[in-house]
Amino acid sequence: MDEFVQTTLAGLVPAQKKGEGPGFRWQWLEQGVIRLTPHSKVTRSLVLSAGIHGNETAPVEILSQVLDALWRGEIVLCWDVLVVLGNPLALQTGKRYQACDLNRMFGGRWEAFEPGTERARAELLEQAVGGFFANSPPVRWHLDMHTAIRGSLHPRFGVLPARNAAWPAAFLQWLEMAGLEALVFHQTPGGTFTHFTAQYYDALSCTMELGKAMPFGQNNLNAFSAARHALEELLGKGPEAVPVVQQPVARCYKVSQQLTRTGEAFILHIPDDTVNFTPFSKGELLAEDGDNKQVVQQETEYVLFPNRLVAPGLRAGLMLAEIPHP
Ligand SMILES: O=C(O)CCC(=O)N[C@@H](CCC(=O)O)C(=O)O
Ligand SMILES: [Zn+2]
Repeated sequence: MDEFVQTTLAGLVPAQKKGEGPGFRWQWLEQGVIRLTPHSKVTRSLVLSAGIHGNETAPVEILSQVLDALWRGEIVLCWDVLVVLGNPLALQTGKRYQACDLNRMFGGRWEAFEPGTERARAELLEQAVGGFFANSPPVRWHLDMHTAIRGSLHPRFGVLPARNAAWPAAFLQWLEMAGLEALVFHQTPGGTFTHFTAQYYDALSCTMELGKAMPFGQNNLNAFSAARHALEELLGKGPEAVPVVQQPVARCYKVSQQLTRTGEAFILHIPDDTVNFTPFSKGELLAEDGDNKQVVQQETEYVLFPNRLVAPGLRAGLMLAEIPHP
């Protein structure tokens, strides 16, 4: 495991806070935040994040492998990169979060939360990203790597924040090259890290769901090799490295409705063993809270991230409608 990830997981501050790698200089900015700037002039900035949820370990291991390859000089970096390990304390304890879900707090939503680990972290990460984008090249990408709690009919997929403009084909093609079999398009803003970078910095952002969440040491990293390979190609060659796909293959969905845990009386009628992208038919009861009932509205809707254990006011699942590839 590379030194930055190791130090972060151990909760240590490195003795050396800046230095030189092969073809780039690096600077440790905060616990879990490091910037890599190529010596040559570049036109692109990338926020590459993992570990926003502390139990999602495979993305941290992938990131570590990519950093190792950079430090060995196997990749000639062509992006200004901010590497972020989102929630170091939660990673140390192997929990999704310590007090509250960090990925619901961005865009200033942290202000409404009680002081605690994640509230402080959301504020710090917003500042770190703001500082980076204020002072880095104008083409902006953000790839935020996660793994899902449940199994999935599409094992690897991307979740893209709401965006007014069309998504550039090169971005979507890179996501497919990274092995994502489905792309889910949010329709309204939210408190995720990718929504934050998209909304405030016009970044091309994606939450990449790369498999099922497992503890450190139990990930079959072969299953993640497409994502790692695509990242290494991207960092060394840029989006131009993506082979042009004549016929995109990813299935595409938009969020049709959100299931929100309204209060203590909220009941989610989706069994705990339901996998992501399971279809439901028009009229089926999904959730209820007293007189307020939520049913499937379209002929078929597909469930994503059902979770009855979220805090009141937060999303307990998304329902999706399939759409043509943009
Ligand atoms: O499997 C689950 O229920 C959650 C996996 C996860 O952490 N997903 C992200 C998606 C963020 C987005 O909507 O872009 C999350 O829930 O924060
Ligand atoms: Zn996650």
